[in-house]
This record gives sequence, C-alpha cells and structure tokens, in this order.
Amino acid sequence: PPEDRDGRPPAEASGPPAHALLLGGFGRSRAPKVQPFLPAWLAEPSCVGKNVTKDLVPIEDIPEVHPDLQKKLRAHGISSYFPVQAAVIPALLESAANGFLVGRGGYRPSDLCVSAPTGSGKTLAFVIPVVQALLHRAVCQVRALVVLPTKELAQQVSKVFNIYTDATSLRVALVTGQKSLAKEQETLVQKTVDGFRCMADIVVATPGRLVDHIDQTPGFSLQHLRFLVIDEADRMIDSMHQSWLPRVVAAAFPSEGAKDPFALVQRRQPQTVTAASTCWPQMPLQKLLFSATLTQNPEKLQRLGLHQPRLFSTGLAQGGSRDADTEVDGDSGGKYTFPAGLTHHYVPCSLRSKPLAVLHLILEMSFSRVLCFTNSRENSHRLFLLVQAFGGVTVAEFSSRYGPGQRKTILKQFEQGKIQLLISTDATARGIDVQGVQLVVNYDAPQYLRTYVHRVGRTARAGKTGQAFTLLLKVQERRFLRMLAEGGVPELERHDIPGELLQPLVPQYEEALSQLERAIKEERKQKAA
Ligand SMILES: Nc1ncnc2c1ncn2[C@@H]1O[C@H](COP(=O)(O)OP(=O)(O)OP(=O)(O)O)[C@@H](O)[C@H]1O
Repeated sequence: PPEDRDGRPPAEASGPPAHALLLGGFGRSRAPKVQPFLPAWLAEPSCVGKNVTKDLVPIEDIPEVHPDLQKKLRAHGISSYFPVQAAVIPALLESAANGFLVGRGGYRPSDLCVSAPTGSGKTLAFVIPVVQALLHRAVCQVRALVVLPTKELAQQVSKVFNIYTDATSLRVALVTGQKSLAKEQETLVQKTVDGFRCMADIVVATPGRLVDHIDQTPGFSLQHLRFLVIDEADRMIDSMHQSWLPRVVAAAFPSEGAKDPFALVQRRQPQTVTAASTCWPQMPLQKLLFSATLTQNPEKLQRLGLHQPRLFSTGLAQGGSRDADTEVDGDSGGKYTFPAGLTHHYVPCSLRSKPLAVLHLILEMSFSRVLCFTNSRENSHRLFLLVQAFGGVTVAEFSSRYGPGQRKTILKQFEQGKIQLLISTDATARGIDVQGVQLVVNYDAPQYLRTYVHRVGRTARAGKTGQAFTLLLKVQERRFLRMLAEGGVPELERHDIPGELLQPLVPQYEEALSQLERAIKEERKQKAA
C-alpha cells in the first residue's frame, strides 16, 4: 500500500485484518453527513424568476389566456404577470388544451408542484388556468377542488375565484364550516325529481369539512374532478393524518358499484401507463401543489401519489442546499427564497423589555399597520391587554379564541387601517393577504424556519417593501441566527434599542402592568363563575 507523506504506512496497514471483529472505538466521532438523494424532478426544477418587480411578463405576451380573463385581470389593475404566473399558467393551459379528457399526446398530464416566495402571486397562477379550462363546460359538475388549511385562507381564495368567474356560468362553493352543514349542502347539490343536480363547478374547502360533505351530503360527487389544487401544500401534507386525500381520491375514482352509470367516460384508478391503457381515454385528475416552503422531502411528497410530477421553483436549489443536520418542523431543512423588498432585523431583548420593544417600534417608528406574532393564544392575549392598558395604539388580537365571523371583521378592520397593531398567533401566519402591512414583529421567535418564512411573508408582498423584526432573548440568539443563515435569509441586521430610549416609557408601562394583572384576575374570576 502507498505510504503517507511522512513515509509511514497508512493506519489500516498496521491494524487488524479486514475480517476481524473490532470492539471499542465508541468515542464521539461525528458521523459523515448523508447527502440526500433527490429524484430528478426535484433536483432539476423549471426555474422561475424571483423578482416580482423585474421579471414581469405583459399580459398580451401570453395570448393563450382567454381575452375575457385578460380583460378581468386589467380591470383589477394587473397589467403584467408575475414570474410564477408566467411560468405556470401556460403550462397548465397546455395540459388542459385537449378538454377534460387527456393531456398532450393523449397522455395523462403531469402533476405540478410550485414553490415560490410569499406574496409572489401563486393564487392567480392556478385560478386563471382552472377558470379558463372550465369556461366551456356544458354541465355543472365539481371539476376543481381547492383545499386549504384554514377558513380565512379558503375564503380569500374563493373570493379570487368569484372575481374571475363573475359573468360566466361557473359557480364557486365555499365549504369551511362557517355556515351550517345544511346551508353548505344547498350550495353543492340540489335535489331533483330524478336524483341530484350539482350546483358548484369549483369547490374551495378546508379538509375536515370537505370530508364531512363526502360522508354526509347525498349527491355530492367528485367523479368529474379534473383539478385538485393543494395550496399551502407542505402544511396540508402535515394534515394528512386526517386522511382527507385518500377520501378525495376514492370519491374521484369510485369502486365499480358506486360508479355513475350515466357517465360518458368511466373513470378508473390510474395504473401503470401502457399502450393499452392509453387507448382508453379517461378524464385525468391533475394535482397542483403550491407553497412558499414546499417540502423537498421525497418521502413526504410520495404520500400524495403524484404522477410524473414537474416542479416550478424560484429557489429550492439542488440536493446540496438541503442540510441533513437541520430538522425543521419535522421536515428536512432547505433554503427558501424571500421577497426582494423584505428587510430582516433582530432585536436583542430581555424577557421584561419585550413589550417595551414592541411599543418602541410602533410609537417611535410610526408604522400604521403592524402584525405581531406570538407563539400562543395566552401570550397574544396578555400582550394585547398590556398594549391596550398602555394606550396610544389601536390594538386588536387574532386567535382561535374568536369565532370565524369576529376574525373576519378583525382582519377587515386591520386592512382598512382601523387597527394599528394586530397581535396574532400563527393563525394568520400563512397565506393571508392583507394589503399594506408594513412591519411584522416576531414577539416570540418562531421555532421553525418555515414559520418564520410565512410570518414575515405577510409584508413585502407583490413587489412592495416591508420590514421584519424578531425579538430575541440572549439564550435564543445563537440557534435562531444559525437556523436563519442555513435557511437562506439574505442578511439579518442587528437592531439595538438602547435602554435610555425605553426609559421614558417605563412609568406608563409599570402602570399598564398592574392593570394587566387586575384584568387577568378578573377574567379568571369570570371563567370560574
Ligand atoms: N400580476 C400581478 N400584478 C400585480 N399584483 C398581483 C399580481 N398577481 C398577484 N398580485 C397580488 O399580489 C398579492 C399576493 O398574491 P398571492 O396572495 O397570490 O400570493 P402568494 O404567492 O399566494 O403568497 P403566500 O405564499 O403568502 O400565500 C395579492 O394581493 C394579489 O392580488
């Protein structure tokens, strides 16, 4: 064997023979990093431009989009497509170009996964092609189903569908549990003398309520489903324990006995593509996944049963960017792309000075729309009571302690600028599109990178600028900054708030603290009563 530079034989040459069993050597040796192996479709995505202010494509440059929809886009102040829209809309339109039956060349179209930053316009990237594909349908059937994790998000997406289906014969139904089951049933099916009539072409739903309708709504059929859109897909994969997806697939491809005898083209569960299988045209079910933090974990994605998937991505880099050491929210870490107009800061704080830091940021920097995240309902409520007692700031809280109706009103008032500071749990962290949020404050540092991406993504949307401040205790700094650096956060500026700047707020703050204690005691008494 070759010798090393000092002329000594290599270590193993003097060691025991290769077949001998070695005991010991249990010292702390670091196991070599295992580089994840990504399937080609994940490792080589179709790249999408990240800058929504530069990589714009004028509406007239994508003539495939129906003139009526182009007109609607313009009427809503949209003159150009954002990069993700310019990439995904033509791809989706092409896959639906042969009507509902088959994709290009007679093949079943690829499922699509789309990973693009918060506020980059992913909603219209699926709304436009889905509406266009259904524009000339003859009979009303549920042909598109959009599943989202929260009521607020579902409502927001159904609103966008309503805009683009307005003045067409297409109908959109929202099923989130906000209305009674019976009321929702009326928007889905109508009883007729000889059976049921479908009342919705596009259903926007949260998973729990969707399963309720699959189970309990007579005549609710997904046998004509052509598009299944899974928005906030990484979060929806986490909710798969509710097994909503197998239920949807089972309803879309019913067993022999449950099939609609009048359906022109009978559907079968897709199997291996063979020459014989392609001879028999049948309507495909195409899955479309969207997220700002799409998982790159092939095992997780596999649970969705994707068919020859295609990935559109602004930033999930090739295998190397995944750090196998970083467990993020139960998912392998990845690098994410952030909106170009977002500036990230962190503020070193003590536990006691955190509320003062929030007040300082609002009062001194005079932001008019600030979204502040905490890690629990209790923390949100305490901070809300404290700021309210301090005075001088119009403040509200948003959490599951309020019903859907109240939450809707709160968001509306916040959007209208009637609320200066909205204190929220992660209930508003994802997807919520509130115009004009200038500042996001992480009062409690988020535990996971994905949470950080979505929270700070409530500002700097659609090419605008915005700021994100994260308050960090000394003990949190190292781990948090490392997590962000590994996650691809561009540059985190340290923002120190000197004690003398906070000092003038202290007397009023002390008074607010004692008011807070009284308010909490009072609430406890009322609860006990
Ligand atoms: N082409 C466009 N031109 C101008 N504004 C647009 C365009 N497309 C979308 N927008 C606006 O950008 C905002 C953000 O869009 P959207 O909510 O779809 O983002 P998103 O990518 O889904 O974000 P998130 O990941 O946070 O859910 C919306 O207010 C939308 O109206």
